[in-house]
Amino acid sequence: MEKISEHILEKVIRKRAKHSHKGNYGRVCLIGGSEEFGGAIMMAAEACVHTGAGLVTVVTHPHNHSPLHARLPEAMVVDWFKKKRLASLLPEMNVIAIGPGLGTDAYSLELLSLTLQLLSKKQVAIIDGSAITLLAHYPNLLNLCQDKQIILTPHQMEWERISQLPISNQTEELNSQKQKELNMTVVLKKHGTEIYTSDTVYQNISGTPAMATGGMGDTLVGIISGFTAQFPPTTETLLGAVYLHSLLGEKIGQTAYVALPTDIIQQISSEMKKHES
Ligand SMILES: NC(=O)C1=CN([C@@H]2O[C@H](COP(=O)(O)OP(=O)(O)OC[C@H]3O[C@@H](n4cnc5c(N)ncnc54)[C@H](OP(=O)(O)O)[C@@H]3O)[C@@H](O)[C@H]2O)[C@@H](O)CC1
Ligand SMILES: Nc1ncnc2c1ncn2[C@@H]1O[C@H](COP(=O)(O)OP(=O)(O)O)[C@@H](O)[C@H]1O
Ligand SMILES: [Mg+2]
Repeated sequence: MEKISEHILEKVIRKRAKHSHKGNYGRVCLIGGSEEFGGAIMMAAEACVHTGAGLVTVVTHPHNHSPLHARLPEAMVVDWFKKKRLASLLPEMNVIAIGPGLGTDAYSLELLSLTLQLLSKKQVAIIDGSAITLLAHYPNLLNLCQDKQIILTPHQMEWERISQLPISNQTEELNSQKQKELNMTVVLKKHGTEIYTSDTVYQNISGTPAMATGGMGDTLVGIISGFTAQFPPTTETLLGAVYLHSLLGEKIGQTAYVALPTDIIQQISSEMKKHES
């Protein structure tokens, strides 16, 4: 297993060109946030905006529109019941993330299915949270994932659900085998998060138990989406996003008992500035 280099951020984060505009930094659509789990998609969206994605659209339950806009006027919001609007919106996107707070009811399943059907080979999708649980329960949906650029971000139980590997059996060898079967990049989240690609397995070197709090993975989705939207969609870019997330958790955890996702979000942009090259 290869450790992520502590110089990864200097490799990935580029100084912005003078004559660039928002269109150069990617269009991201984030889908999630049921009535119950609105906070999850808000944290993902805030993290994505603070990472620097050019245009961010959130597709969520209408219940979440006002709270989201009150916190984050930079994001656009679409009612997740408007499927025609969703179908016209998705093809315009560079990056689509689905799952934070999506829920697992019949309508969440419909949204996931529609999103995977519309996903093109040119776009990158990040599949997280409830969307992973749905994929595990409805494996036919995996047919819609074939030959597409997909990053799966399970915690250990979500990985158990989709890989059928009990947590105690989640060894490097078995995880790699399952990654190859699924043919998706897998970010297995835990202390020392592991990233499985088709040729190499990487391990994150930063992170702290101060990060063990609800919303931390949702925040990671926003950072990965923001990085993938504006930097080349490579493994290095993904490693940079994973590293930045836990580097910030670690920094906050030096003086705070718990590193809150919303505190991490506030630090993203200033930390990125220190590493641009
Ligand atoms: N503010 C919001 O709106 C928030 C909304 N959220 C949204 O909620 C949705 C459901 O996501 P979820 O992760 O909370 O629940 P689920 O998929 O059932 O997994 C939990 C089960 O797995 C087990 N477990 C074992 N190992 C584990 C590990 N390493 N890491 C974590 N769990 C581990 C664990 O074991 P236990 O804790 O019981 O020991 C438990 O039995 C999803 O859409 C998410 O985005 C959350 O982000 C929170 C903030
Ligand atoms: N003990 C720990 N050490 C380092 N990182 C941790 C620890 N516990 C949790 N994390 C990180 O927090 C995030 C948790 O993700 P997840 O369980 O999906 O959270 P949520 O769904 O509540 O947003 C992952 O990025 C994981 O690596
Ligand atoms: Mg999660």
